Amino acid sequence: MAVYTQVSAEALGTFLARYDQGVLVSAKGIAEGVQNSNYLVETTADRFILTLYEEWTSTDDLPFFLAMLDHLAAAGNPVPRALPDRDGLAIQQLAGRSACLIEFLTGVSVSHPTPAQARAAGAAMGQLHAGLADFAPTRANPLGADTWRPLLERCGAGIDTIAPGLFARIEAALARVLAQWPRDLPVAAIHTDLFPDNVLMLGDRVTGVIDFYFACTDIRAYDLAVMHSAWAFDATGERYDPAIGAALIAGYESRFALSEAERAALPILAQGACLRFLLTRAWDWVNTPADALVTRKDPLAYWRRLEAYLKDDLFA
Ligand SMILES: Nc1ncnc2c1ncn2[C@@H]1O[C@H](COP(=O)(O)OP(=O)(O)O)[C@@H](O)[C@H]1O
Ligand SMILES: N[C@@H](CCOP(=O)(O)O)C(=O)O
Repeated sequence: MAVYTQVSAEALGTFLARYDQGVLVSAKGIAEGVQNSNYLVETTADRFILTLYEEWTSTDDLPFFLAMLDHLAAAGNPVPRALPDRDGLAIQQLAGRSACLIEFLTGVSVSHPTPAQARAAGAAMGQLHAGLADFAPTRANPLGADTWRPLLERCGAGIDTIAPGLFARIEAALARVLAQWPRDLPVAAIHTDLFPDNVLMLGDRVTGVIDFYFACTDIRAYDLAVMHSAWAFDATGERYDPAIGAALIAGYESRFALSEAERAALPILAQGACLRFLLTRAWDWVNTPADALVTRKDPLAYWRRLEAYLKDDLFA
């Protein structure tokens, strides 16, 4: 579920009156997502997404995210812009939260991508990176490589309730990955969470790239490594599909070239990506009651991916 904040019809009607976007017809909470509250809003003019930003998304970061979306949309990428009201304001206050009225994009996210869909999604990321080459604003990655060890320590021994000995295993993997972490690859504004649920598709065509709320400035090729780890395995992390992995990289390179150094770094970047998602999922696991409304994501699905990347070069 992802409706943490309830909005009354009256408050929503008053909110919409600030825009030239018609009059409220219906509003339904959207179950998908974990971070923010999202509603599908229909007016007499169109369909929109209403997002209310919860505690995980800092209001101070919204100008960065919205500028990135405007920049990408202007470069022809299928990303949703936050709409300005009659006074030109895109960031509003609603039901005690910062809120935006956002363009609705058609399409559905695929659970089991085909190679053709993976190729299109890889190309969509390549196009994002091309579009962001001249994007100047920056935002430090709050979940970058330097934060993983402190996050492991904050999780503490509780992590062993997920699997016996997991803390020590992660600690050893972390030491290996951080010792080899590349420090001289190109950095840029990147998405950092381009999982299948954040790509909308119609058939083999990408119609939307959404959920930029982890976007930040970090190693550009790390974004592709995150995507590879999310797309090329089944949900349990047990089975790697080489056809999907190859299609993602080929699609990406059809729009944006990887340097030799970036290509060579993909295995270690993918191991880092596994640690990042393993650690945030482990944190959520040990800090979210089992009966909470939010579904906890399985941390071990990322431990298994990490083992696969350690065992073989999946980018060869
Ligand atoms: N611009 C959009 N157009 C169409 N659907 C959207 C849009 N933004 C979000 N959604 C829908 O809302 C769901 C949750 O959005 P998301 O941004 O992933 O939430 P969260 O930030 O909470 O993870 C998505 O899975 C998608 O179904
Ligand atoms: N993709 C992350 C969690 C973030 O979820 P999202 O719905 O905001 O993409 C994970 O799978 O751990």
